[in-house]
Amino acid sequence: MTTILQVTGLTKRIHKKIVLKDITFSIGKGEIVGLVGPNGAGKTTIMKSILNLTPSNKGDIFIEGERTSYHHHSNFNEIGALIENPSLYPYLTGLDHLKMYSFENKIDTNTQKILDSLEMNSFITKKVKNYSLGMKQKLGICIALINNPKLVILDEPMNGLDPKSNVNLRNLIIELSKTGISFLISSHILSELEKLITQVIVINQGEIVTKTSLKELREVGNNYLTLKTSDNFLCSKLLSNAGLKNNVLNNGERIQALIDSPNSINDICKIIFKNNIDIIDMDRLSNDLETSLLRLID
Ligand SMILES: Nc1ncnc2c1ncn2[C@@H]1O[C@H](COP(=O)(O)OP(=O)(O)OP(=O)(O)O)[C@@H](O)[C@H]1O
Repeated sequence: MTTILQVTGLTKRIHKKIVLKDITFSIGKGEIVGLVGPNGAGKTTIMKSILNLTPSNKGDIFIEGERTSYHHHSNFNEIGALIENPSLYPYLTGLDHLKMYSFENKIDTNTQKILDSLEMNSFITKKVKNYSLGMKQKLGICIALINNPKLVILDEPMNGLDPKSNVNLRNLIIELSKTGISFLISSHILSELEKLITQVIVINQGEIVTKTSLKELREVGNNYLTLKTSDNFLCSKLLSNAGLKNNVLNNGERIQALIDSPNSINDICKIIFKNNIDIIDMDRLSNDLETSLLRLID
């Protein structure tokens, strides 16, 4: 896969505090990467550093293999970004903003598609001073996408968007990623983010905790099988004797057994069947993204 963004050893100190420590990651063509972590973890600082909006003390940023810096930024044309709140002019219309930010000073068919996808046509000719929070956010996203960038950096793009607009934005991002556009997106709304991203970077106190696929992140921590059998107490005892961790729940209603190896489910079933116990019901409980993330950060 072609690498669009490569960040290596990014380190930043503000006064005496280290806010980014040796941040290294890359984003491939068409990837949608989520940047998640608690407040103050360093997400916005990473995004601003990539865009050279804030200086770093160490590290390199490469866009399509070409190093970028304060003095070498011609490839910044390939990046679209929305960091924190969009900076907008209250007495200009949304359309004025789009023409101003467009390299060709016009609304082309791609921009019109974005306006349609985000349902912006009803307000785009109105002055920004009359916009709601969500309308301003949509305009900011549209500005980030307007010049057909190869990489789009979005800091909390779902801020202020209603549920329908969230779905519209998600569909648009997925559609654009299929055309080869890469995304780096931070968000605290993990339930939304997980419908979108292919990879996730977890950051805590300025350091990358992990970069992994969504599937692997969900598997962090514990995974349980819950069982209802013809004899839960006997079954639990047999599993414990075999070294398989489990508890009996709700006065003997169900057993919760830990799946901590690829063989766990097979081992549990073998013990049950070997001892002539019947399985009445069986269910697998996995962590949601939020629980996995909290475990990882803990
Ligand atoms: N201008 C600044 N002066 C001093 N400290 C700063 C400044 N900007 C950021 N920081 C510190 O850098 C750290 C990272 O901040 P950053 O805004 O990148 O976090 P974040 O992960 O984006 O947080 P949030 O989820 O709250 O937006 C924090 O400890 C913050 O206090």
